[in-house]
Amino acid sequence: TMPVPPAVTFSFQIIRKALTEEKRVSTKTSAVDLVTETDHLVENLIISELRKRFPSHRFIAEEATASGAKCVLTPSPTWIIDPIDGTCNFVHRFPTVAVSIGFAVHQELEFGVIYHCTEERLYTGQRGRGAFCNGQQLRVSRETDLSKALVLTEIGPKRDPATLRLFLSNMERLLHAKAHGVRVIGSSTRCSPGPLAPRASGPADAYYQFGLHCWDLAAATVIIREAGGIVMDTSGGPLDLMSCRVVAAGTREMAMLIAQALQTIDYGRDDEN
Ligand SMILES: O=P(O)(O)O[C@H]1[C@H](O)[C@@H](O)[C@H](O)[C@H](O)[C@@H]1O
Ligand SMILES: [Mg+2]
Ligand SMILES: [Mg+2]
Repeated sequence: TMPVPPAVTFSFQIIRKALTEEKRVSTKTSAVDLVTETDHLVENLIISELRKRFPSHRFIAEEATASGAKCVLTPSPTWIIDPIDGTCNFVHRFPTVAVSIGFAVHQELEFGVIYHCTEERLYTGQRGRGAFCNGQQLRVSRETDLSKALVLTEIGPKRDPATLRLFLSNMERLLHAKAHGVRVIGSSTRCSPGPLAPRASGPADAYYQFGLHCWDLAAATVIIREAGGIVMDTSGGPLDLMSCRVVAAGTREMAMLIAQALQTIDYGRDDEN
């Protein structure tokens, strides 16, 4: 398994402690897109530690992007960081909060680390070397039948009537196809590697979302693929890390069934803001 730098494990402790304390909350792209001091603190800590070790590497990080940094993936070695995934959960002390760090070279994802703070689960995946949770090898669900699937999704930050209608009608389509259930648990990275890996935590068979970002996707994508799963665009084509949309599943059949059921919700692109 991959080594996790001390500053990163220190971040996990900071988040677990901050969970129980009073938080100062502000908003970003919408009234439901939340950020706290801990998001900034943890992001700065992780970046400064990694920058010390790898001075030539580049960084894409959620809160730096929110403060105006460019979000473009170049061929240079790049760390893609979500300091707290599930900030809304964090604010409400709902037990699903994660740190997500992905690493890409030549625009290809090389490895990913996700730590589920509340469950104390460390997920790692490295291209060609498998995916692990607390040292145990991960394997995704092999389910191909949507009518036997538990599906996860997230709402995304837009709440205008047209977006909400599309979101609800996508959910309705999956329920109409008799998916066993559709769950919204408040963290993109919690949705993907954990539940798709039945030996690690409560199993789900698939995940889809419009309105997430490259830092929600980077680490999870490596981990899911290395656990044998599929991560693709909602059109059924190849994943585009900057496209703000995704379908992930244990099998290609399942991912295609979901992609075919979905109507697109346009969230623009991470690299066009
Ligand atoms: O802003 P943070 O890092 O918390 O991440 C959120 C995702 O960005 C959303 O797409 C998603 O809908 C979830 O709200 C997820 O937690
Ligand atoms: Mg975040
Ligand atoms: Mg996130």
